[in-house]
This record gives sequence, C-alpha cells and structure tokens, in this order.
Amino acid sequence: MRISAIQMNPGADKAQNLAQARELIQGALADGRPRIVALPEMWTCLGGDRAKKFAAAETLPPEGSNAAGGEAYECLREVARANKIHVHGGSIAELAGDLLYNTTVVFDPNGVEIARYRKIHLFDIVTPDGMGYRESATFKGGDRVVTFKAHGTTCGLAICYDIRFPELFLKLRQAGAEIIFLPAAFTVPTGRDHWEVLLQARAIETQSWIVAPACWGRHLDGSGEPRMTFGRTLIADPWGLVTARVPDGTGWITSRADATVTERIRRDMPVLAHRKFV
Ligand SMILES: O=C(O)CNC(=O)[C@H](CS)NC(=O)CCC(=O)C(=O)O
Repeated sequence: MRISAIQMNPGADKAQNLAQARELIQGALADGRPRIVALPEMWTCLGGDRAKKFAAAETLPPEGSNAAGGEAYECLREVARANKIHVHGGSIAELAGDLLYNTTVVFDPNGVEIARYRKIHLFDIVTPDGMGYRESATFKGGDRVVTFKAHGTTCGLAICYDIRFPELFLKLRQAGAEIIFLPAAFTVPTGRDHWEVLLQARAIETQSWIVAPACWGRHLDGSGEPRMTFGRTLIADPWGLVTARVPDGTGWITSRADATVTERIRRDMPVLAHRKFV
C-alpha cells in the first residue's frame, strides 16, 4: 500500500492553510499514486494565539453519524471522496467546551469518517532554549487508543508528543496495528536531537511502519515571536530504517508499506511473544 506524508508550513490563517493542504495533496497524488495521504498536526492553524486557535477550531459531528462538520472536516472528506483515497487528517482543533481537543480524523475513499483519535499526552514542558509550552492550558487530553482498517491493514493513531510514550505504541501493536501515523509539530531543539531517534525506536519496538507528517518552518500570525517547527517528515519501515524524508521546505514523500516486510520481521524476531513484563 502506497502512503504519502505531507510537510506543511501552516500559519494562523485557516483559509490559506486549507488551500496549502489541497495543493500539496494534489502534488502527492499526481506524483506518487498513494492510497492514503496523511497531513501534519494542527495544519489548520499554527502560530496563532488562543483566540485564533479557538476561531479555527470546529465542532465535530457525533461519531458514526456521517453528519456534516466544519470547514476543515468537510475539506478532508471531499479530498478523500473526490480522489478515492483514505485521508488521514493530521490533527485539527476540536471544540470541547472551554477547551479544545487535538484530534485526528480519518476518512475512507467514500468520504466516510472511519476513525477519530484525541491526543492523549499533552506537551507541558520547557525546551532547552528556555521556551515554555503548556498545551494543557488550551487542550484537554483524550483517553482512547484508536485503530482503523485501510484495505485490510490495521493502522494505529498517535500525535506528536505521544511518540515519547512507548506504552501507547505497544497497545497499538497489541491492537493489531501494522502502520502507525504520528502527525507532529515538533520544536526545533527537541526535533534536532530526538525526532528521528524516537520514530525509529517506536518503529523497531512495534515492528510497524511509522508515517510521520510534520509541520515545518516559521509560523507567523503577524504578531509576536514566530513559532518554529522542525519538519523532517519521514516514513520508517518496521526494521526502523527511514525510507523517505522531506527536506526543509514544504513537500511530500511516498513510500510503499509492504505487508510482507512486516510479516517477515515479526515472524523472524517475535518480540511480542518474548515480552516478560507486559
Ligand atoms: O499547540 C498547537 O498549536 C499545536 N500543537 C503542538 O504544537 C504540540 C503541542 S504544543 N506540539 C508538540 O506536542 C511538540 C512535541 C515535541 O516537540 C517534543 O515531544 O519534543
């Protein structure tokens, strides 16, 4: 199954971000004939203040209802249906009372939402450059481990900072995942030292393909300090090798996630059966 991961440079203008996403997805489709296209974390609004984040956020329709949603939600649905592909919608801000959820939605080629995952681990840390992040001031954490099936393959969902919690990835593997999506907006100091290592480690441990679309560059909203993200969108195979990565700038990569590779690695090195503690 061929999968594309998109690297974007979203700002605080939602309409511009939607246009950028559509253009990059069309590029990936023309170039690589993927069956699944995946976007990065918070591609609808990055670098904006709290008010901009709330303005870009959407109320999601009740899960399983197939009712109409907001602008980004319907944009993802339309791209899936028009191109007959699965669309992994990176993550978008979901209205949840006085806070938001950081939420992934996935659409099948008929434009039906087949999965919804709310980021579990929130980024409340200080990076080595002294910058403080408090995601929990704006977002609530989810509490459900989510997988979905695409063309018979089980796929698992995680978002950004979740990558640092291997127990979530073990749960995804135990739920049958062979491909795990990790949309991100990594900081530059943590990305430089941890991004590839963490993704490769999770790929090796879970013996799964890891698809990690990332935001990249400066995210300006015309006021205050620009926010910077690391980028380096990549796909790793279940042996942990990086099969493709996007250089600085916007763009995409496409890799073929070959199930026979996954099966062989899991058969020859049955780490799941060898576990002692969980
Ligand atoms: O807040 C938004 O607008 C979008 N969300 C993000 O950018 C999130 C929370 S601040 N970023 C991360 O989780 C970075 C993780 C990271 O960089 C690491 O684990 O090192």
